[in-house]
Amino acid sequence: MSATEMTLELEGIDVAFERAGARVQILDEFSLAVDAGEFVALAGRSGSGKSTAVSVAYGRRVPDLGTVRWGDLELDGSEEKVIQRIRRESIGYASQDALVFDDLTVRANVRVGGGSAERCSELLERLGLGEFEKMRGGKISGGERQRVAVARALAKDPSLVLMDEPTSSLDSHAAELVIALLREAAERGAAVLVATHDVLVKEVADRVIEL
Ligand SMILES: Nc1ncnc2c1ncn2[C@@H]1O[C@H](COP(=O)(O)OP(=O)(O)OP(=O)(O)O)[C@@H](O)[C@H]1O
Repeated sequence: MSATEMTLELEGIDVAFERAGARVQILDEFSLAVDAGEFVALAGRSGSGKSTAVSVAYGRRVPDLGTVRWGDLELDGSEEKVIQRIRRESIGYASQDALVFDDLTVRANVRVGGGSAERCSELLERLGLGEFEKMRGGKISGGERQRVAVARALAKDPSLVLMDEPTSSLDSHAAELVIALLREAAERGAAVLVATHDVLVKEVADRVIEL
């Protein structure tokens, strides 16, 4: 199985949290498969569990029950080193908080995700960040930070793309730039899963799953 033919599968996922002394079931036997080449949007009201599902897919949150598979590999938390290698090599992840290192330049912030210098330059240009590349991460705006996090996630051309609200701080023009890159990632064979409220993302996705 080549990296570009792998499917992401979440099967029978349960996640519950404590709230005000009570246990609240956020994901209840949730299942989802994203094939290579497919762009899936995960939608649903605020608090419905979209971020939680993306974190589970990334192996960052271990579910109470259920399995996460990426190709033949089960991301069950028991082989942390293997999971870390898979993440480094083949998963492009951007969390909702758009992590940016304040002391690194915009360019260095993208390079830490891997990928070639050329691809980094291309992504910076395409996301409208070319003029910011030498600026420190601490000096850029919220929308620019979000695009930096997207560029970092995509720079190594990952075979699995996981993003949580990648357009939430962007105007429609900047959102379209991000969406075009997500679409392209799917077209070159990546499995793409994006948690979103954005109607523009939902319109372009191959499938929308409501939580
Ligand atoms: N670590 C945690 N401890 C307790 N409750 C949590 C934790 N993480 C998430 N929750 C709760 O689980 C629910 C789902 O959260 P999640 O962030 O997955 O929702 P979401 O659909 O992504 O929401 P939004 O659209 O507002 O980002 C929320 O009610 C949230 O408060």
